[in-house]
Amino acid sequence: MQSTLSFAADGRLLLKRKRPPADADNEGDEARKSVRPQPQQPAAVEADSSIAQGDLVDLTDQPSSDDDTGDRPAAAAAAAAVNRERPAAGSVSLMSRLRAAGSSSSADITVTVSPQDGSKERKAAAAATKRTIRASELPSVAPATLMQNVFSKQECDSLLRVLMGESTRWQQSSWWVFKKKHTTPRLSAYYLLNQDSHSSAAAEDAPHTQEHAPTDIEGLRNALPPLADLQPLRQKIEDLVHGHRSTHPHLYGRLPVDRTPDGQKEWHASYVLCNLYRDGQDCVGAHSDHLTSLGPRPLIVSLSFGATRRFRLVSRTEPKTTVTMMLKHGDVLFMWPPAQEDWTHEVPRMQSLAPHPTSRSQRISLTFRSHRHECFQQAPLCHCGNKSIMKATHQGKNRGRYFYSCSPIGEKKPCGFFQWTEWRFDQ
Ligand SMILES: O=C(O)CCC(=O)C(=O)O
Ligand SMILES: [Fe+2]
Repeated sequence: MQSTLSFAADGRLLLKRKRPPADADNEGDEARKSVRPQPQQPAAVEADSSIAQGDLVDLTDQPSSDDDTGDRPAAAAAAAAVNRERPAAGSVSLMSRLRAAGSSSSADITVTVSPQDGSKERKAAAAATKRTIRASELPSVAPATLMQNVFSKQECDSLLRVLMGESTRWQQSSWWVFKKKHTTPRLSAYYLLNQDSHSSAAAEDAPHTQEHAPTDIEGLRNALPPLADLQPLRQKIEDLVHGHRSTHPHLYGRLPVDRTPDGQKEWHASYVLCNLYRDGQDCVGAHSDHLTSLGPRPLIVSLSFGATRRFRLVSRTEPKTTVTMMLKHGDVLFMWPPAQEDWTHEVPRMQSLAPHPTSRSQRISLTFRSHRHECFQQAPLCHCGNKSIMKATHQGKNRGRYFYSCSPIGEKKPCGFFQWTEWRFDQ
C-alpha cells in the first residue's frame, strides 16, 4: 500500500493511503493479500486522528533537567519534560501504524506555546496560559509545520554519515567589532542545488565591504558545488511544498514569490545552507533570515540530523508567543511566510544532550532556500555605495511594509539611507 502526505486547508497534515489496483488481487501473492487493507479501512487518515482527545500534556509543573541558556526557565522546564519523551496517550498504536505504512506522523512531537511579556504580572499570566500542543496543531500558532518520518531511518542515517564527512570542509564565519574578531559558534557551508543558481549568485556583483555583507550572497559566491546526495531531498521537499501551495494559495498570491530566479511559477530550492553544531555549546541566536536575497515572504525548509536540539520560534508582535520544540534526527520543519518577517528563530545552547548513536553530540541542519536574483538586484545602493538591506516593519502604522536601509555590521555607523519597497507582507 502506498502512502502520501499532503497538507489540509487548515495546515494540518493528511496521510493518504492508496490501495493497490483491483487487478493486483489476481496475482496470487498470498503474503501480500494477507496484509491488504480491509474494505472498511479509510482511504485517507488524518495523521493525528486517533489521538484527538485526552492527550494534551501540561508541562508547566515539570522540573527542569536542562538549563538551556538560562534566560527562559519556564520554557526550559517544559522542553526538558519534552526531552523525556512522555508518549501522548493513544499515540503509540497510531505511530506504529504510520511507520508500518512507511509514512509520516507528527503524533509524538510536543510543542510548548508560552506567551511572554516583560512585566512580572504579565509573565505570571503567561505562565498560567502556557500549554502544550501536538505538532499537528503547530500551524495554528505559528507559520510553521513540523513533519517526521518524511525520510526513512536508513536514508537519514546514511545522509548523516555523508554530511559528517562533508562537514570537515565547513567553516565558522567571522567578523570584526572594535578590533575584536567574532566567530559564529557553529560551522556552515552553502551548497548549490543546480548550476543556474550558481550563475545567478555569481552574477550578483553588488559592491560590499567587510561591514556590509550580511546577506547570503557572500556564502553563495563561495558555495560548494551540487552534492548528489541532496537531490532526492530537494525533490521530496519541493513536492511537499507544492502540495501545500495548492491548499494555501493565499500565502503565495499577491507577492512576487511565484517569480523564481529561473522564471518558473513553482517554488524551487536553489541552495542549501548547512550548519554543524558540534556540541551543546554551539548555537544560533534569535534571528530571521536575510530578506534581501530571499525576497519577500520567503520559505525556508530545515532538515535535522544527529543529536536532538531545541528550536525556538518567537513572535515579534504582541502578545509575544514563544514556541519551543525538540528537533530530532530526520525531522523536517517548514517555516512558511511570514515566519521570516514576523518571527525570530534560534537554536539555543544546551548544557546536556542525549548522544546520537552516530554523531554523538553533533547536530547537522540543512536549510533549503530559494535565491531571488531579481529581488536582490532591486535593492538600491545606500549612500555609502553599498547594497542596502531589506527588512520588514513589525509595528506602528507602517506594519506590514518592507524597507531598504543601510545596515552595517560592527562599529560602522549607518549612513541613514532609507527607502520603502513596493511590497507588503501582510496581504
Ligand atoms: O539549525 C537550524 O535548524 C537553524 C539554522 C538557521 O536558522 C539558519 O541557518 O539560518
Ligand atoms: Fe535562520
